[in-house]
Amino acid sequence: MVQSAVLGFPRIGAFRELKKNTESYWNGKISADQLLAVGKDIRAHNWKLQKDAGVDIIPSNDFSFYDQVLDLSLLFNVVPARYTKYDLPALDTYFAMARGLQRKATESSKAVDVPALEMVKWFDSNYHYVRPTFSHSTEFKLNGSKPIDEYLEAKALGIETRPVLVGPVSYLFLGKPDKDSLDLEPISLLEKILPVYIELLKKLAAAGVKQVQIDEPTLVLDLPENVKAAFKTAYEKLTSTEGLPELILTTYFGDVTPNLSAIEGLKVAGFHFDFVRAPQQLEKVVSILNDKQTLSVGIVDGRNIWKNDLASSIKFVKEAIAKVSADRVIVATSSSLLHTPVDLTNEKKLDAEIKDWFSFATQKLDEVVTIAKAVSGETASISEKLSANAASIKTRKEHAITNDPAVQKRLGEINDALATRSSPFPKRLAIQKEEFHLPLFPTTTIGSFPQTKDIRVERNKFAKGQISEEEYTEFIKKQIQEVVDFQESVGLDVLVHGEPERNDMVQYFGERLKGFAFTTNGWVQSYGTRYVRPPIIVGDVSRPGPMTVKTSVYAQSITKKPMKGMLTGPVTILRWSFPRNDVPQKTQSLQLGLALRDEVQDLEAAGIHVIQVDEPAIREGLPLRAGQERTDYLKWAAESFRVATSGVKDSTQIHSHFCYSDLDPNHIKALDADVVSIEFSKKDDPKYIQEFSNYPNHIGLGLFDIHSPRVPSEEEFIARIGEILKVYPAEKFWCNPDCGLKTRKWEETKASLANMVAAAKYYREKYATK
Ligand SMILES: CN1c2c(nc(N)[nH]c2=O)NC[C@@H]1CNc1ccc(C(=O)N[C@@H](CCC(=O)N[C@@H](CCC(=O)N[C@@H](CCC(=O)O)C(=O)O)C(=O)O)C(=O)O)cc1
Ligand SMILES: N[C@@H](CCS)C(=O)O
Ligand SMILES: [Zn+2]
Repeated sequence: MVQSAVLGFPRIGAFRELKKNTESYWNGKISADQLLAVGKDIRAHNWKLQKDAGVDIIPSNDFSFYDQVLDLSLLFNVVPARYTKYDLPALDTYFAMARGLQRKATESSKAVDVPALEMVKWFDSNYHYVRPTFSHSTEFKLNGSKPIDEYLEAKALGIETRPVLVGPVSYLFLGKPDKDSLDLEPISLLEKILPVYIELLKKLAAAGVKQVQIDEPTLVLDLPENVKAAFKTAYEKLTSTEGLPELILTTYFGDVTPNLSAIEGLKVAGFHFDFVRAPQQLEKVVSILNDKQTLSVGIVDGRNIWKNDLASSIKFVKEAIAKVSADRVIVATSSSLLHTPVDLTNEKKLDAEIKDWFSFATQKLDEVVTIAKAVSGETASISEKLSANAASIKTRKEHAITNDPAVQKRLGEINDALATRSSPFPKRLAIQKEEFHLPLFPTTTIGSFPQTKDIRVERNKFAKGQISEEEYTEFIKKQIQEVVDFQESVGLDVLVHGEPERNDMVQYFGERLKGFAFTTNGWVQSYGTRYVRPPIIVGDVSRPGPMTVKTSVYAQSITKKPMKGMLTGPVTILRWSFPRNDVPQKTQSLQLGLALRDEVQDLEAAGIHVIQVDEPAIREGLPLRAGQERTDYLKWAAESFRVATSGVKDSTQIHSHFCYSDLDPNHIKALDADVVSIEFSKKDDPKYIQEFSNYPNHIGLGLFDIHSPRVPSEEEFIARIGEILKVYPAEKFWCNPDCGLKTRKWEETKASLANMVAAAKYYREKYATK
């Protein structure tokens, strides 16, 4: 019998139980023990769900209160001294690393003031991990027992699990040196970290663990030679040490074959490969297996919500079986299911026909089990499922929504002229200087202001029909007025309306564009306690009517300062939605570009002369490896943005914004935005600042971390700007936060922005006298 396996299950709870309770803990409303109990309940629920679905290999240690990479940092004592010096309880040190901590002294405790660690994209997904930060003084040691505890917890429930660990090479490679150790290359720490992995694996074995899923997703990246070599060093040690569990070396999100030599010959018990992303790698990866090693076939998509085409998956797994043998093949999810919503059955508002095309994490459990049964010859028990699945796949292929001739005609008419601004940047800049008369070091924000409980409750009432559209619109206008008043009073130069009308910067547009479906409970973790409900692109996309014009026009009408129109860009809408898998991403992105072009032009015509089109996902969409696919992506991603933004006059200033990735300035040049703002406050390496100093257009390097409640002082802003100005030309420099302020409270927002504006004024005066 071929076994089924799941690589990880969403840990947020079907109704966001983890978010609600973690935030309650942060707000002092529940105790640490109560929060820990919630975690325990979620884990038990998830394990039982998988057991009941008939999954053979169920993961443990896939749960996390914030992030699985951060869990490992705490477990291995990769905790910079600035977090340990306060002697906080372990859970609070953990959250301080994740989101910073600023607390006044009380009678019983001393003051705490520590910023968060850096947070970055997890490969090409919208999940973010907390970057391990190493220094010369890092002393690896086992600092806890989370994986062992969670394994035993499942065992006590009668459920045998396979613990998941991020492997040593990926863990180090995904990290960075701390600011006091910039010469340190994390991979050089391999020999030091391996004994701790061995100690942990021994303890897992002692607890009864037979096999561990060891994740090495960096194998799908272009790797330097020393990192490639590290796999042999690491796994020869981990497979030759007595008394350790078997290891399944697990890769996902791409093709491993360019790095095959790095893992060939390793004596692990087996390998997992992502055949949803890279089916073409089958032949080559099979060639490195010895005659005992297992092949875990990732065939149920952990990154999208489309119902699995069971017939085609069964065919694929049978090919794998023909190359290996049934007893050595496992049918698995392609990656962890963390990136998919929890349960489709909680969606009551989706059109029934379209809903039938989807499969969320819970439904995917049944898919792996069904494929495993089918390839084991158990066809009788599943024949009805197979025919229903085939019917659903066929209906989707033939549905009218997937083909809109008007959209396709317009797509065919895109040409270079349509996607190019009338004049080059220097000419536009001169015209815009006359238009806006902005000071040196202009200050602005990225768009959103605090999404308060009041706003969410009011939107919820409106969605449920408890208040009228007029009442909701009045409420939103009042919010905008407050945001504008504040920005004027604090002295910001280019204002925003604050985005109070938006549930999310992507979902909001998905809900207003034709060709999308959206969910009620389809939450997916983006980072920590922040989740998103990615809309689903089900067909050709177009804009039935203006989406933001009334709001922006209102906001501009109440101030004399320039008001930025605020849109989400085509690539970001695509990447943060669940895209179609029946047409290329390029097609979907250009369709979105056209829809947004109409919006940009309507905004301009309505008197909005600064328009920001956010593209924070542009870097994460970059194919993970260099090559033709990457070159093509950069071309169509930039083209989509330019299709959206090039239809305006030279005097209209186009802004864009990027965050949470290691951005290469060369990748954004082709967008030809007049001003870009990027998340930057955690970038300590002067080399990185240098790279951006050559960026030709204007740029705001983010000056404070918006994920942290911590408020930087005016002096801190002055010092940071001073550092940047050592290498960065003042005339291009905008002052802004790292990203939108929606997750912050008002008091933090007001204080941080006041300090930022004061620092900008300090430099304005300093430079005026130069
Ligand atoms: C900028 N980022 C974004 C990313 N991806 C996106 N799709 N959007 C982004 O903004 N990726 C990179 C970065 C960082 N990532 C995130 C992701 C998510 C958030 C965030 O703040 N999420 C909110 C949820 C936002 C939302 O959809 N809100 C809705 C529903 C609110 C709600 O919970 N309503 C309650 C009722 C009201 C109440 O009682 O409170 C309910 O339904 O029960 C809305 O506002 O209408 C989050 O809280 O997780 C930030 C950055
Ligand atoms: N305009 C958005 C961009 C986030 S990436 C915001 O401010 O929230
Ligand atoms: Zn951002």
